[in-house]
Amino acid sequence: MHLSPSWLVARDTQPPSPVGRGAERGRIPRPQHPANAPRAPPVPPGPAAAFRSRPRGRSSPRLRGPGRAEQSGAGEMVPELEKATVRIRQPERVREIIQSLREQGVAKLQVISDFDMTLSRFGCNGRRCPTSHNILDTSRVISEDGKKKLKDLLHYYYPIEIDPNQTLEEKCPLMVEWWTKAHELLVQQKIHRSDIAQIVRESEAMLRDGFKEFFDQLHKNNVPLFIFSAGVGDILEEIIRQANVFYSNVNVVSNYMDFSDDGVLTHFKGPLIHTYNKNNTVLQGTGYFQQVSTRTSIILLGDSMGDLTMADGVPNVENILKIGFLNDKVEERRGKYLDSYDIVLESDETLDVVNGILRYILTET
Ligand SMILES: Nc1ccn([C@@H]2O[C@H](COP(=O)(O)O)[C@@H](O)[C@H]2O)c(=O)n1
Repeated sequence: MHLSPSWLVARDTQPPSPVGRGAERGRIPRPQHPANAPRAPPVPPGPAAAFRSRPRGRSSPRLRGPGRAEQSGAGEMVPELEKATVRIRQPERVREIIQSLREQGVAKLQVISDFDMTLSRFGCNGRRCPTSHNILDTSRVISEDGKKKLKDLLHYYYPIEIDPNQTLEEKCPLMVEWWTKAHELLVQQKIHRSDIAQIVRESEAMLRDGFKEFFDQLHKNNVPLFIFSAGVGDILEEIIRQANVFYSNVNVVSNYMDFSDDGVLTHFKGPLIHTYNKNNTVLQGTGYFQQVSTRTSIILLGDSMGDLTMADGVPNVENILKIGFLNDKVEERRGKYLDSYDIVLESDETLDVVNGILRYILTET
């Protein structure tokens, strides 16, 4: 499948042959992380766990409705929904959506997912894992001065990105500022296209536990996976390729680098995608959602409020299940996530719940 413009990478070939250290790569915990990003919070025994351990039938004061997957029957359909990391505001609604997704069948299903901190891990052993930008920013091809400036940008803008008290209108221009400044700094570094595979190989990049089952299930069932990322497309593609899961059903829209004839980074191709413009405005001309327009059942995976608009361009949506990874500032952001995502996964570094739901939906009745 070929899609334009060029920053949308469509693949219609067979799975590529193994690159780098092979398929187990994304599962290897690598505790040392060069990025100076803030530490990940330890996985809490947390409110979610406390909620889970309440006796059957008693509702959580934080949740409207019955509040437990098991009460709605959702836990029986998908046992992973009983995990301590799972929070659901409307369990009955979730059960109904999952049931509909199954009834509609595999031919109608598509998955739309963010990449950084959604398919990739947020933390490991109490340390932050890098985003696709971080991988490049902290790599050996960046000068010490460049690294410092990129780190300063991260420390200034990341708290704004995740601040639950600032509006999208306030955040958007600042995100454009962050991405633009970071990309300008990267361009100054004369990064070579041929360095990318090695940069990724030497990085702390980690896909979430269970990634292989996730990619394999979708591939085996010919379910399109659309990765919509504000990260660096060339890097995230390489991560997926080195994990041996860049299958023919995977399509990516992201910020791609452009190189001169001799392979040196000259600029990033437009339109610029940041956390809060992941919607149809940056997909114009790709035709992707038109090509999969018969797929009216959607599973959306994200980790930010910006990811909620990723499916806005899909025509005739019949069922959509929104699953949100709440990785950082859990207490402060829980309310908004529960209002917006059907299922919230708190400090959960796995794809267990997603895989459980897929298994249920993809099982023939
Ligand atoms: N210079 C930058 C810019 C952004 N980031 C982070 O990358 C994430 C990419 O967005 P997704 O849509 O793929 O989630 C975003 O959350 C930013 O925090 C960065 O690390 N460096």
